[in-house]
Amino acid sequence: MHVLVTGGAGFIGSHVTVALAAAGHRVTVLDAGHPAAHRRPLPGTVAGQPVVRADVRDAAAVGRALAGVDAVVHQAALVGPGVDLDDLPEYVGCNDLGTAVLLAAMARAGVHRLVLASSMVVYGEGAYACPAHGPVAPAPRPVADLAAGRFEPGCPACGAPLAPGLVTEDARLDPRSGYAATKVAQEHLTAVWARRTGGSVAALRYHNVYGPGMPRDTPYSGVAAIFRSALEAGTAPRVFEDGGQRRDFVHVRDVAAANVAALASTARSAGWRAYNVASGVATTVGGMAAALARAMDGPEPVVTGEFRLGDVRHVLASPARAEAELGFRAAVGLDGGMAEFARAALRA
Ligand SMILES: O=c1ccn([C@@H]2O[C@H](COP(=O)(O)OP(=O)(O)O[C@H]3O[C@H](CO)[C@@H](O)[C@H](O)[C@H]3O)[C@@H](O)[C@H]2O)c(=O)[nH]1
Repeated sequence: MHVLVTGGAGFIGSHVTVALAAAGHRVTVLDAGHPAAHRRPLPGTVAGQPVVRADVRDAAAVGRALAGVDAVVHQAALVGPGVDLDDLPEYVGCNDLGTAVLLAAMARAGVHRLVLASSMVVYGEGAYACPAHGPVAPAPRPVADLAAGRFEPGCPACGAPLAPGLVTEDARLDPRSGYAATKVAQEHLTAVWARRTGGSVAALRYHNVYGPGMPRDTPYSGVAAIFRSALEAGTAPRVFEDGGQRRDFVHVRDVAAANVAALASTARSAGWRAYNVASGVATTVGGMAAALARAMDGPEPVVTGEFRLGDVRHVLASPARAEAELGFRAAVGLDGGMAEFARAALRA
C-alpha cells in the first residue's frame, strides 16, 4: 500500500515511517517541518522513503502529495505545553487548520483511510474513584492546593482522597491546555470526515512517548527529554510536585508498531475508533527520573515541589482495546527502554 505519513520526518513520524516501510508499505513522507520543533536539516529521504516538504495548511501541496496514495498516517502536529497563550494561534493553525486542509484534500482525492496521532491529553485528568461516590471526574486542582503541596485531586462531591484507575477510550474528554483542545478538535474533525466520506479513522491516543530521536529540552518537549537533557548536562532532573504523579511511558518503537496495526485495521471497517497507545504500566515521574538517572550514571533527581498550571496528576491507560482490536501490545519495558534512551541521540 502507498501511505502518506505527514510529519513523517519528526520524532515519532520517522519511527512510524521506518516501521511502515519494514512492513512492506511504500511510504511518502510529508515533512511539515515546524520551526518550533527545532529540527535539524533532514536528508531527502527518511528510511529510504521520499520526503516532500510542505506545510500541511498548503492545500495545493497536500493535494499533490496525495497523488496515488491509498491511506494517510497523520503525525504532523505542534506538540507540548508551549510557552504561553501567544502560541495558541499556531497550535490551532498547525493542528486543526492543517487537519482540516488534509481531510478536504483526502476527500477530493478519494483517499478514505486515516490513522490520526491523537494524545491522552484529550482526557485531562485520568480515571478516579471515590470510596463513597464511585467513579468521579475531578476538576482542575486549585492553585491554593498545589501551592500548599496538596497534589492529589479530591472528590468533587466530598473532597475525599481518590483512587486513580485506568482510563478507557470511552472516558469523557476534558482538555486542559490549548494543545489538548487542538487534539480534541482533530478527533472531532476526523469523525465528521469519516461520517461524510464513509471513510475509516483509527485515532491513536499516545500516552507519554519517549525514545531515540526525541527533541531536546524545548517548551514543546515531554518530560523524558527534559530529564535526559539535564542529565546529559551533568545536572539533576528537577521533578515537579512530589514526584508521585503517574504516567504511562511508552517507547516510540511500540508507538510505531501501533500505527502499523492501526493502518491495517482501517481496511476492516468504516467509521471512527479511538485507541489508547500505552505500555499498560504506571510509572511515577519521580520513578522515571530515577530510572533514567541510574541508566546515565547521573545525579539523583531533585523533587522541587514546583507545579505547572494545567498539569494533571495521574493518567494511566487501559491498553485493552488496542490489544483486543488491533493486536497491539507494547514490547519495550521501562528499564530497558530508559537504558537505550540514555545512550540514544536526541534531536537538536
Ligand atoms: O521538568 C519537568 C517537566 C515536567 N515534569 C512533570 O512531568 C509530568 C509530565 O510532564 P509532560 O511530559 O510535560 O506532560 P504530560 O501532560 O504528561 O504529557 C502530555 O502533555 C505534554 C504537554 O502538553 C505533551 O508534550 C506530551 O506529548 C503529552 O504526552 C508532569 O507532572 C510535569 O509536572 C517534571 O517533573 N519536571
